[in-house]
Amino acid sequence: MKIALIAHDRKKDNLVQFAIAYQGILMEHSLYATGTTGQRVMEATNLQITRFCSGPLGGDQQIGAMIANNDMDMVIFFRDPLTAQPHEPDVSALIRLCDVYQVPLATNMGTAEILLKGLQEGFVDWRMIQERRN
Ligand SMILES: O=C(CO)COP(=O)(O)O
Repeated sequence: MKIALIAHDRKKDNLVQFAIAYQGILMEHSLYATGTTGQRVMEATNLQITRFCSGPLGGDQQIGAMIANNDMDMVIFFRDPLTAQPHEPDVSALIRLCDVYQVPLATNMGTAEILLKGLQEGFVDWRMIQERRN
């Protein structure tokens, strides 16, 4: 499965802790991340991550493009709901595309834990039988 990891600045520590705790599950999958998030997670874990641009420089849109190509299976995006982001339209667009393409999306750690445990139990296997467009 292809999993995207993204966190706004005030949530990056949370995502790093999450990635450490769930490294065993995450390492079985192909991981993608926005630039700084991916850097932080790779520094703290042994995970290999394909990094895109930083979010404000287009990273959310790059991950959105994968979703639009039906080429992303899960998005873990620890948003900061208390801080305005200069690229808020990109954030909204990414979340919208998850809904358009039925991609499981967690925007906080509580939901992310459930998604990864569900992934491990096979609850996301339906993604693999969907026709990929590329
Ligand atoms: O801004 C982001 C998501 O909207 C995250 O980008 P970085 O991982 O580069 O900080």
